[in-house]
Amino acid sequence: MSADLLRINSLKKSFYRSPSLQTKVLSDVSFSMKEGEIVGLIGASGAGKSTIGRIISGLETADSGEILFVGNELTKMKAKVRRQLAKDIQMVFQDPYEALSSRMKIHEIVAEPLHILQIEKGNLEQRTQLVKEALRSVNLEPDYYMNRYPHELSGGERQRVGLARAFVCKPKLILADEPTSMLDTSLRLDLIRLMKKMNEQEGTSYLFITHDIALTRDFCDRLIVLKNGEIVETGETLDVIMNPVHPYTKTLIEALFILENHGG
Ligand SMILES: Nc1ncnc2c1ncn2[C@@H]1O[C@H](COP(=O)(O)OP(=O)(O)OP(=O)(O)O)[C@@H](O)[C@H]1O
Repeated sequence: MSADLLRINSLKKSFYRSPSLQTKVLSDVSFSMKEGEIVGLIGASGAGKSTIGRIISGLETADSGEILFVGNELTKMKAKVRRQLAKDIQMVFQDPYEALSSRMKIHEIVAEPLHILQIEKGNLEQRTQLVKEALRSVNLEPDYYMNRYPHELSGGERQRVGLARAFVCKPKLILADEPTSMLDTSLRLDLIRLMKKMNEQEGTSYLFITHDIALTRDFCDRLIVLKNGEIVETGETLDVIMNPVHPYTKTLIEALFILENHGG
């Protein structure tokens, strides 16, 4: 791990619930990630976790603040340059049913980022190779899966397709927004193992957005705890879990241990 991969400075965001009612969702969020680092962004529902992921990925715009990706300020960047960098930031969503187009075959879904980002344009053979490689990296045998449709796959397989789609351009950073929340426990761990494997093999970093702290324990290098749009605590994962400082973090951790002690 070395230079900053991502640096967020004073991110602020409000939404209008109605023309006259504005709600502050992110107050003044700043944090950074190193190359190769896996950071867990945790906090209760509504804390603003997904909004941060959506702003970094460009799906949402911030009211103010800076997003520096390998030193480039994303929000002020010209569309063309931002598109080039977009290859290096991919997103995996919570719901693979919604995220994958039902009318596209698996190979078309996985190849989509290559089309959008014009990678290996005109080189169909190379694109097919990249798609096969991405499918293999998530343990899906290309010959068996390439010509199927999402509805022919299980939930776990579909989420692995979502991951292959994110891996296909070999991004530096994956924003993973609750990617495991619709899977059962053993499939959750499978997905985490696959993500960890890409981290070890390719140096892929993750901003792992979750309220499942148990999953962060073996996966994340560091945790950022968000409450009502503000970072209340940050530190190495085990430090935060074993010695939480902020009362809010203590409550989150206590809830985790209560669940574990009751077999949840
Ligand atoms: N497009 C939007 N318009 C209006 N309000 C929004 C919009 N997107 C998010 N919000 C509000 O912003 C707040 C934070 O939402 P966000 O999805 O970032 O939270 P979260 O921490 O990811 O929660 P969860 O864990 O439930 O996904 C919520 O109160 C939500 O209702």
